Amino acid sequence: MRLDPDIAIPQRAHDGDAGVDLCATADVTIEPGERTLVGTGIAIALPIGTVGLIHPRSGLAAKSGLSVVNTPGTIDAGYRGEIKVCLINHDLRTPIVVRRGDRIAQLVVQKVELVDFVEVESLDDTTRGAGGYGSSGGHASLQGKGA
Ligand SMILES: O=c1ccn([C@H]2C[C@H](O)[C@@H](COP(=O)(O)OP(=O)(O)OP(=O)(O)O)O2)c(=O)[nH]1
Ligand SMILES: [Mg+2]
Repeated sequence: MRLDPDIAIPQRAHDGDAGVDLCATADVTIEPGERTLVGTGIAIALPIGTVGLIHPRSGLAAKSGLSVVNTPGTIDAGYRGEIKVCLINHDLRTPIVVRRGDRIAQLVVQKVELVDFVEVESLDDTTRGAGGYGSSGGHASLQGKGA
């Protein structure tokens, strides 16, 4: 549903693209390191068993440092409000100017398992076990940090 009639309906740039682009409904300037919540003027009803994920656009990320704070944002199947995007300017020096109508992020819809969790006394053994957070080694560029 378009909550803002002048905003473009989310579209894929090319057949087969995973994401449909979402546009900003307002002009905003994001200072270096700052974040701002921007409306897209779009509300959707996803089928149960799917989720909408809000991803940054790689071109904007590479060119200007624009990203999404909570990437990927989660749009629940039952959500009927306006999709909003929490943008962040990762550039250290230059503000980012977003204009109403600019394509700021992309929505990817995926299937999800709606698992019911059951409490148990113990878990089965695996080769990984409880090792995580770098336990397998191979970190890039951690000079002097004891990696
Ligand atoms: O980038 C996003 C992320 C979320 N939402 C909306 C849709 C989603 O279904 C709802 C809740 O999102 P989430 O569960 O991530 O946020 P929360 O902080 O846990 O809020 P809640 O308590 O409402 O679940 O907010 C957006 O519009 N954009
Ligand atoms: Mg939540």
